Amino acid sequence: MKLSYLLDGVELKSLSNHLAPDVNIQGISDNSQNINEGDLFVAVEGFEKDGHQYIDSALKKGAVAVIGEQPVANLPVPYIQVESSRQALGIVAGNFYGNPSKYKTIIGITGTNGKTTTCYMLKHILESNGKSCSVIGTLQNIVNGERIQSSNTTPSSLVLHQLLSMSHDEVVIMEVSSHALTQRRTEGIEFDYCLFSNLHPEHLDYHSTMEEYFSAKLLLFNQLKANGKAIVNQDNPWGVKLTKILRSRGKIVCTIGESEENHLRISSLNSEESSALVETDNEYMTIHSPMNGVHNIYNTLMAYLTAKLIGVNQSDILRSIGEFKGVDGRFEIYKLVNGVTVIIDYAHTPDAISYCLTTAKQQGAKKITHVFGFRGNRDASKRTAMLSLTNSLSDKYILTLDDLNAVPPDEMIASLRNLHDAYGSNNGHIVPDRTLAIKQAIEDSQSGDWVVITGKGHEKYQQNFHLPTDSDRETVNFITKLNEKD
Ligand SMILES: CC(=O)N[C@H]1[C@@H](OP(=O)(O)OP(=O)(O)OC[C@H]2O[C@@H](n3ccc(=O)[nH]c3=O)[C@H](O)[C@@H]2O)O[C@H](CO)[C@@H](O)[C@@H]1O[C@H](C)C(=O)N[C@@H](C)C(=O)N[C@H](CCC(=O)O)C(=O)O
Ligand SMILES: Nc1ncnc2c1ncn2[C@@H]1O[C@H](COP(=O)(O)OP(=O)(O)OP(=O)(O)O)[C@@H](O)[C@H]1O
Repeated sequence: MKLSYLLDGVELKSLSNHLAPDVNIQGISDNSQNINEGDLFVAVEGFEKDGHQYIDSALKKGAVAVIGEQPVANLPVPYIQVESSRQALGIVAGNFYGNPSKYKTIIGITGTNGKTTTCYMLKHILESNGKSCSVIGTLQNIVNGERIQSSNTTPSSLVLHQLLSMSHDEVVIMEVSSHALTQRRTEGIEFDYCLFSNLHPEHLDYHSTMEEYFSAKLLLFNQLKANGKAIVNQDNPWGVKLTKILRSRGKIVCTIGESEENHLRISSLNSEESSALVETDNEYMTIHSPMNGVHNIYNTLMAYLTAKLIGVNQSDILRSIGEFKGVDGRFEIYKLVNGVTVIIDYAHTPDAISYCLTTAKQQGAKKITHVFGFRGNRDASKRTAMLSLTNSLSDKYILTLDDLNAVPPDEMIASLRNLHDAYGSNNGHIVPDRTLAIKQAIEDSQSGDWVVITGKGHEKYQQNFHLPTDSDRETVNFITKLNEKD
């Protein structure tokens, strides 16, 4: 493909004398290590490394053109200086793969919590009604029915455009993180529907304020197709703000929420039954969430409204929602033979923890033991709120290790101790080994009690613990079998 063709739409700052617009490009990479003969190298200034330092290495591997932000002289190949390498990468990748998003139904889901759950509910509804779906998100990517491991919630623009071009599915649903939006990983992608679930304090180590975090989320909605629709949960002040901004920009916005003006108006919520009485098109109906909890009712309503707008009829949506089997690591329920209920959930923000513990109470838990920890090297500002919430919503808590992310174990245990001393209570204690913490919580519980384990959800452990298990699910199964033998 000609370089001049790939550059269509890129904001150029300068072109080196060597620019031969006819140079043929075989492939594109922003990683010098992946460059092959005939490729275009895009030098990105990253958080860890500066891609401009690897231009020589890319040339040695056969790069025939380079895009970058810094002034670079005397390269033996065309050098294209641009305002933003990350933006240019998205545009050239889109051009290289034929801008596949133009020809598909593309759905982007953003928000602090609920992206994965809503994504899988919607996939299920659409597939049950004859529409094939690709999924790009935290758990994995699924394209043409094939599972591909994902390392980011939203992959780089290069990978995104490649996945979209590989997909023969009618619809692509992708989770879009705020990191991806500020890093322009979705550059060159046009969306038919953009969903906003909610916004709560999270990632404030990356975005320094909530306003900044919100502005990052807002970027997604600039990428709606001309007739594209925003679907916004308004039972959240940031959702109300988003709707106002989008409408002032002339966008089509469909909303859910409790107040009159919403398209899908929540008339009442039944938390014990995880259902909502809603009004839409002057008609009342009850929608049951297939997963427990008020938070999952909201996820269900977002999926419902999106499927409706896509054209699936109401009774088919309701039938398929009823058949949904749940999402790995999201309010996953284990009923043990001794009458104890264990929940594994990916909650790692205060609001998510609050929803989980409240749901356990509403579902009839006699006593709740909450097992959780904090991720190393991640937003520490939410830790006190997480601890205060467990203090008020659980009967007992056990602080334990979550992913250390290179923080020494002793340092994390000392942090747990400090937090426990400052904000904890007599109802809590620390068991650093996660598997032993879970074992203790289960063995100290009796019929009717619930053990709620949060933080890791579907994920594998990063470090080895005392029991020979690799995830919370394996640990629960291991302990259950152990206890059955006794
Ligand atoms: C901090 C951060 O977000 N980093 C992301 C960013 O990496 P980066 O561009 O800063 O990479 P870098 O290592 O500094 O390298 C800079 C450039 O030099 C190049 N290079 C480097 C070495 C070399 O030998 N040759 C070479 O060319 C690299 O290929 C790169 O182009 O761009 C990469 C490509 O898009 C991302 O994979 C990477 O995500 C890292 C792995 C990450 O963990 N990010 C997390 C924070 C994240 O994005 N999380 C969100 C979900 C958050 C949530 O909701 O929980 C997500 O979407 O996953
Ligand atoms: N709508 C919601 N509102 C608040 N909390 C929610 C909601 N949906 C799910 N949660 C909580 O957040 C956790 C993560 O849910 P989910 O994976 O669906 O969200 P996500 O946005 O994809 O999260 P992440 O970006 O961390 O992967 C759940 O395990 C649950 O505790």
